[in-house]
Amino acid sequence: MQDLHGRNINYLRLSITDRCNLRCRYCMPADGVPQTDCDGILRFEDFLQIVRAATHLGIRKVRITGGEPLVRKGVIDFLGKLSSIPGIEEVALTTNGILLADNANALKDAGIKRLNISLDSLNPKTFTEITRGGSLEAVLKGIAAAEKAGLKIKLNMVVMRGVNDHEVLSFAAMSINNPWSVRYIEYMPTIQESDWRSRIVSGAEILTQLQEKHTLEPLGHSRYCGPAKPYRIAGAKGSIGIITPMSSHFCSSCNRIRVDSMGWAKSCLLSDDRLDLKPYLELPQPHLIGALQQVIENKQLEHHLGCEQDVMTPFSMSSIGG
Ligand SMILES: Nc1nc2c(ncn2[C@@H]2O[C@H](COP(=O)(O)OP(=O)(O)OP(=O)(O)O)[C@@H](O)[C@H]2O)c(=O)[nH]1
Ligand SMILES: C[S@@+](CC[C@H](N)C(=O)[O-])C[C@H]1O[C@@H](n2cnc3c(N)ncnc32)[C@H](O)[C@@H]1O
Ligand code: SF4
Ligand code: SF4
Repeated sequence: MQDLHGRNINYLRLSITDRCNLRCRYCMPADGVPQTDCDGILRFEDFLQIVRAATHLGIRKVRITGGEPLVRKGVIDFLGKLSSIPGIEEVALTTNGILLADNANALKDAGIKRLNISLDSLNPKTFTEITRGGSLEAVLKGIAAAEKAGLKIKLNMVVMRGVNDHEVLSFAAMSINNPWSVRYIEYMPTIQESDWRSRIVSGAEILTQLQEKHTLEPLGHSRYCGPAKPYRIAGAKGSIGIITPMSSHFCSSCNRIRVDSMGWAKSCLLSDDRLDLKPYLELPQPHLIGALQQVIENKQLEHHLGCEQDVMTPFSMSSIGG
């Protein structure tokens, strides 16, 4: 359905857990985030109920995220059920890749065709520093297993000045010989670190770096496409995308709403507005459809993160899933 600003909302992101096996510096504060006790977390059956209701409002694509979705027990079975809901045309997953090597085939069998994998450095030491302890080797094995299983791969790199911005070209090189989409993401100051302004590398700067070395061909947007501006290096097998939530936000073409692992529905990633769906799970389906409709209708026009009008409470992306 359309929101009050005429945007067609067809994409739902579900954060199925706030737990994670990494502690990325841009996502969580150093001392981590308080974890929800298990009683507060929606059951998989609740998520399925929400998705069934959302299809009545025109939701056609669902992305599963977290925390780290692959740490939640039973996720593969859940994905299989999700893929078979009438009206859902695409189910995708965003993962840090740590547990991917053991799960890639099962994900394919459960109906997943596309995976977005977070990867912020190709240097083992830098990778471990950014993720506060993660193993680059495990993620690279996961990517290889996903490729072997026939999954379509997008790599997400959050570019941070003085941390990994010198690796922009090494990441681009991966798109030349592999049929992957390598995406550069501007750092969003959601945890409001004191030095956040100096960390942001704008999409324009990234593009300049890329164009100094390569000829980039702009590509068209695909169906249910996300926020990335896509390009291809001339002759490459894969593509490149630049996601610019800070320097040039894409709110006017936003097509998504979100539900977190506690059942809070959010019409905008970067707003404090939210609606508790839990009470509606106890009622007949039209009530839940009505609640989701309200969420879509109340969707704000654009975000104010980092602007003078920014009044948003700091939060960890691991709770809502990015
Ligand atoms: N500001 C903003 N950032 C978003 C939004 N959706 C995704 N992002 C950011 O974009 C980056 C990539 O997100 P992904 O989970 O890979 O999903 P996506 O790129 O939207 O997904 P597809 O286009 O379906 O592949 C993450 O850093 C997200 O936080 C959005 O609606 N608003
Ligand atoms: C919150 S994670 C959840 C899924 C999974 N754990 C992962 O890392 O892919 C989803 C996406 O949000 C991105 N993200 C988290 N914090 C961010 C920030 N401050 N700015 C930009 N992107 C961020 C991550 O890089 C990742 O691609
Ligand atoms: S939720 Fe994703 S981005 Fe956040 S700490 Fe975990 S792996 Fe990193
Ligand atoms: S910030 Fe909000 S309105 Fe803008 S693209 Fe993201 S979710 Fe949509």
